[in-house]
Amino acid sequence: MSAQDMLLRLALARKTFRLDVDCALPAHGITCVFGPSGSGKTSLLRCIAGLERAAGTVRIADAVWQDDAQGVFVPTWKRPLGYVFQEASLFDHLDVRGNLDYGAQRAGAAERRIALAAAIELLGIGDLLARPTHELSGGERQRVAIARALAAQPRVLLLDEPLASIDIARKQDILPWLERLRDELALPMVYVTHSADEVARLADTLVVLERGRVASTGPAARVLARTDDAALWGDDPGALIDGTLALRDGRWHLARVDFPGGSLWLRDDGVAAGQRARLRVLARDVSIATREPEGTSIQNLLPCTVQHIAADAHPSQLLVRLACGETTLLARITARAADSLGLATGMPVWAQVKSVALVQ
Ligand SMILES: Nc1ncnc2c1ncn2[C@@H]1O[C@H](COP(=O)(O)OP(=O)(O)OP(=O)(O)O)[C@@H](O)[C@H]1O
Repeated sequence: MSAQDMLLRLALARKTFRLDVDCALPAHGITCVFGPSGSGKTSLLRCIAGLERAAGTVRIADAVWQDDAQGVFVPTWKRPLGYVFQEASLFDHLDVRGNLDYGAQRAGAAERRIALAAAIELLGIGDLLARPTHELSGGERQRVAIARALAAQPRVLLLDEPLASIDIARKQDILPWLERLRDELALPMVYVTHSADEVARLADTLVVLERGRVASTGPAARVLARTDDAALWGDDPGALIDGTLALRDGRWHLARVDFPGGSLWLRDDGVAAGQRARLRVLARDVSIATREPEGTSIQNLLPCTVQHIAADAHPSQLLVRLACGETTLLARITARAADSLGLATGMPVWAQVKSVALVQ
C-alpha cells in the first residue's frame, strides 16, 4: 500500500445487509465496481463520499477523508469529489452554462476558469452551453453532469451506473468520452456498473462485490480470468486481452493484435498500427482441440495449456482456463466434450477462437 493508493476500509451494518470492504486500489485509472443487484455497490460509493457513515478509513492518495482511529471524518461537502448519478441531476431552471458555473463554484477562484474550460472541451459540450437542460438527450445530460462534476476540481470521480438509463445507441456515444477522461486526466474514477460490456471496455481495475464483501479484486484482465465466480457474469464470462495493433491487412480488411503469448486476427475497424488494443474473447466463442486443427474456417488458433477446469452455472458445461504464454483465455465447453477429449490440467491443447471483439 502506498500514498498513491485509495484505501477503503469500510464496515456498515444495516438491518438486513452488511457492507464489509477492505481494499487498496490504485488511485488512477478506472476502477469498476461490479456485482449483482443488492451487493452493495451504491452503498460503497456513498460511504466513500461520506453520505453514509460507515466505520473505518477512507484515504484517497494522501488525503485522509475518514480515519476513525484518529477521529477524522471530513464531511461530504468538504471532500473534493465528483458524484455522477444514474439520472443526471441537473438544475432544470438553469441552462447548461448555469449548471457548469454551479459546479465550478466549488473549486478555488484561481482554478475555476481553467477547470471549466477544460471540462467543456473534454466532454465536447461547447455547442450546448446556451441550451436549456430539458432540451438535452440522455447522453448529453450525462456529459453535462460529468463536466459539472469535473469543474469542481475533484480528487476522485464517483460514477453510479451513469449509463444505466441511456439507450444502447447513446451509450456508444458516451463511452468514448469516458475513455477520453481516463486517458487525459490523472483523475481516479470509481465506476459502479452491472454491465459486463462496460467493465470490458472501461475497467483498469475491477472490484467484484457479492453480498457486501469483495469477492475478487485486481487488474481487470486478471479478475476476469478467474473461473470460480464465473456465474456472476451470466452468459458473458470471457477474457480481456491487452495488446497492440500490430498489422493491418488491407486486402482482407483484417487487423492483427499481438499480445504476450500470441496474436489474434479480427476485422479492421481503422485502428492505427502501433495503438494499444484491448480484446474481449467470450468463453462461449472458444473451443478446444487436442491436436492442431486442419481444414477449419476458424483462423485464430492458439497453442495453450489447460490451467484449470471449473464447474459452470449449468451442469452440462465446464469453464476451462487456458494459458497462452502469459495471456489467459476462457473456454466454455460441455462436460461431455471434456470427458471425451480426456482434458486435464497441464495438457497442451489448441484454442479455436471463433469470434473476438476489439473493445478499446
Ligand atoms: N437507505 C437504506 N436503508 C436500508 N437498507 C438499504 C438502504 N439502501 C440500500 N439498502 C439495502 O442495502 C443493500 C445494498 O444496497 P445497494 O443499493 O448498495 O446495492 P447495489 O449493489 O448498488 O444494488 P443495485 O445494483 O440494485 O443498485 C440492499 O440489500 C438494499 O436493500
